[in-house]
Amino acid sequence: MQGIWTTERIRAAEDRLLAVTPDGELMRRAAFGLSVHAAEMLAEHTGSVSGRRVTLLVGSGNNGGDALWAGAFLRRRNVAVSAILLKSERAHAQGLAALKRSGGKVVSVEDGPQWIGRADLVIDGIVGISARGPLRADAAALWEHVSSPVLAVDLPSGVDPDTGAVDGPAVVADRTVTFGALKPVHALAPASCGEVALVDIGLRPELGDPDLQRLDTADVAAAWPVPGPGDDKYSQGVVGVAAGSATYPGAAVLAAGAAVRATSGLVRYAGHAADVVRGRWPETIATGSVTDAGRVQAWVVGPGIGTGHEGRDVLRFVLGRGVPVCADADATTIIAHSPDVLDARDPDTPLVLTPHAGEYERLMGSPPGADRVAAARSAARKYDAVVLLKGHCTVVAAPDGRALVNTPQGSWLATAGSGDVLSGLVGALLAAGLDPWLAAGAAAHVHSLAGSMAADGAPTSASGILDAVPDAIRAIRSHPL
Ligand SMILES: NC(=O)C1=CN([C@@H]2O[C@H](COP(=O)(O)OP(=O)(O)OC[C@H]3O[C@@H](n4cnc5c(N)ncnc54)[C@H](O)[C@@H]3O)[C@@H](O)[C@H]2O)[C@H](O)CC1
Ligand SMILES: [K+]
Repeated sequence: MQGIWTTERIRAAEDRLLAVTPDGELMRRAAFGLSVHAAEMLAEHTGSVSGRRVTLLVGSGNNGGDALWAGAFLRRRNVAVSAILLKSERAHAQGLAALKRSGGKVVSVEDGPQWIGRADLVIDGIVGISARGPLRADAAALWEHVSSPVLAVDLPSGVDPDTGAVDGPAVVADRTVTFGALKPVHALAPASCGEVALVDIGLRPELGDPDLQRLDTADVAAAWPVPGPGDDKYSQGVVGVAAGSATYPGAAVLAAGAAVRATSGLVRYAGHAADVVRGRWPETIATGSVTDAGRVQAWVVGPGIGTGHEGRDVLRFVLGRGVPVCADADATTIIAHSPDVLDARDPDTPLVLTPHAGEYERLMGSPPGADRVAAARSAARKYDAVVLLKGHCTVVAAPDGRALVNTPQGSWLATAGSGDVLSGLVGALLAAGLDPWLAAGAAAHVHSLAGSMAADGAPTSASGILDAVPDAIRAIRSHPL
């Protein structure tokens, strides 16, 4: 797993490291790594490095210092470097001196637009982990002239470093080079960061346990259940799917299908769409009601069951079975409106809730807000459940405080029925015995990869995502560990 630390933790660790490192050494390490990426981008986008033009947008703190020192290093490769100082009187003195010594130019903010216009690469050294809010007016005015590739120093300026929220003018980078450790913005704002590269400046020993995690492919590959010689259809875990209705069988077909495709375990379907599900997935054991569905190791409940009495009875029954439950869609709404259904749940049995923002608001009485990690953690505590908060980036929080972020590949999942597929994947992994927090994270990871594979650059559908699940699992399992 990739550790992610908040800016407060990063700053504390940097202070500890600065205390035992020669003055300026950390910054030069960061800046040298930054200059290597800048040269790589110049070569990538223009075919050469020497003679190319780089413009630095320089803020008043150490983020600007990184950019100035990187400019000095680029000068050694005969790159023409010009620096626009947003607050010339507060620019990082040593960095500015280093740039001038190397032959770099300092240009006025007024002349900035023309130096930006002719740049082969713009380096965003406006603000880093001290950022508060969107770009200020002077920086925003310059940003409007940028049309070249952009390299962000530490993080794209104007994006909240700890939540990834963008609520005003902000840099959109092709690549972000960060130092020491990932910050939440790098997982929560992929569209703003572009490709994220991490430069080691020796910070890791000072950091301690991360505040957040991001599953990497190796984690998902290791977690995903695969049958062994001693397995049979039961040993992989039997998952029950209580979804859909005679009027709306689609959710049942999608959720049951996802469970069928996720693992080799047996899938039992229970509900009024039994004939349709059986017809589409003959390998399932489909019955008309949860009460005669037989034994399972986990339940998926909610998609298309309706929020009336019958839906409530189905949910109450499932919650009372003493096995992990993934409650999605209508089940989330029922829990929000009739929390007494949770009385049926044995407190020790894991519950996974998978709300989108609207369902979250029903559960919690207010929308998730800018800090979606804090929001997911708050719901996890309130319901003593793993909460998978859907969004462009999915956040999964556990009642014990663990939280992970799944950085999606595109926005292809925003299509009807996509959530039904996700809930089937979660249920299958719960039935296989995975830790519920890991099961939700791994399911979100595969769901997101299946979405981008199914889309392959064009809009897709829940059925397309479902069909791509096996290829997504193959891709993850074939990834070099
Ligand atoms: N500590 C080190 O030696 C290392 C630091 N690194 C780099 O340092 C920055 C953090 O630098 P800091 O001096 O704390 O502040 P910033 O440069 O992030 O901010 C400067 C300044 O910007 C103003 N500001 C705040 N919000 C905005 C905004 N939205 N728009 C414009 N300007 C804004 C405010 O006045 C701030 O004080 C860190 O990110 C690294 O790049 C290296 O990591 C290596 C070692
Ligand atoms: K920046």
